[in-house]
Amino acid sequence: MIPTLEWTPEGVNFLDQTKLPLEETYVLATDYKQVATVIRDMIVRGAPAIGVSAAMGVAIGIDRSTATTIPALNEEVAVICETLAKTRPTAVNLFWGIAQVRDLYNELAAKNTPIREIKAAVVALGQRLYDEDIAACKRMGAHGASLMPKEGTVLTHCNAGALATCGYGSALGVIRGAIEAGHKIHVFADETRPFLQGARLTAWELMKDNIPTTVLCDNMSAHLMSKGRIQAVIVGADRIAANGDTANKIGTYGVSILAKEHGIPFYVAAPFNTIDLATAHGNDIPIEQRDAREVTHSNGKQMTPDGVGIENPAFDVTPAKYITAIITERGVLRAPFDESIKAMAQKGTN
Ligand SMILES: CSC[C@H]1O[C@H](OP(=O)(O)O)[C@H](O)[C@@H]1O
Repeated sequence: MIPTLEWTPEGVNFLDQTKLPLEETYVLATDYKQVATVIRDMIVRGAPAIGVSAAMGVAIGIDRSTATTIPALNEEVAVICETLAKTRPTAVNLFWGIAQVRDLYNELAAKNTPIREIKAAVVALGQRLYDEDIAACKRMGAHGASLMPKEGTVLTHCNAGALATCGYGSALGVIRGAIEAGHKIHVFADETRPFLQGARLTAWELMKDNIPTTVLCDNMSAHLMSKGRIQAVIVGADRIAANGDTANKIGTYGVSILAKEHGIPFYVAAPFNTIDLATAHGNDIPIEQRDAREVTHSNGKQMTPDGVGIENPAFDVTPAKYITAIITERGVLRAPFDESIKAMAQKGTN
């Protein structure tokens, strides 16, 4: 399995996704500040992966603390959580991951649990969340497989694969699940400028799995849809509002409109913790604005004139009306999404 990230006694080891596909190198984060830097710099990226990374960041911060009293540790935990929460604003999974560990810490600290026991418990939780993410992706794959064409081409945008999760993938997990169920699928991977998650990451991980893959420039899918070359679209998500509006990598919204126009099903695959019931509508989702240099430069080479204006929103929001279904580890959600999401939330995990 692709080692997106791994908890080790020395620290959290990350596959450096900024170096792929040409170099497979790793970054070992030995404290919470280094975990925050790894997330901010997109050495690790992808909503579920940064959720578990942030959880491990809180865990390593507590585990490495030299505080000898709960009040002192309380103060440190507040700083740790604040530091990690400032890294990236859109993926709700990041805040979910931080809260999972923070809430366990607060529960144990309130009972004056010995600090060494607290440390062991939060480290164990970080590792459990890692395992649960992989299991969730495999369940998503099982739930979504039948929605994929028996034989055909599926377009994806950005990378919602093993590299965006702790392994197996969300959107690519559904593609893997379909192939394991006997479907014959060819993947069209949008390059996904400016960070090129599709060209660099999706292509790399699918080729490692011998899944037939073709990289497209971001301006090609309309033409290919019009020629009947695409039978389905599947993408990941960074935050799904309570009404089903979905924030995902910039460009996803446009692809959803093209799919609607051509009568092609458009699926979102995401673990249920990507659904943010506290965010009512897509307009309320914060959109990360990233450094202009991601647009002006490629491989360190400037491509635009000095001083030209640059926009670099990292995400956009696909209105629920353009989404055919949302595939989660708990099952498949369909419109009306506000009702189906509420029902799935009330049903819980059993
Ligand atoms: C499995 S969802 C991954 C999701 O996150 C990506 O964003 P980024 O690469 O900036 O972290 C993209 O939106 C993917 O769909």
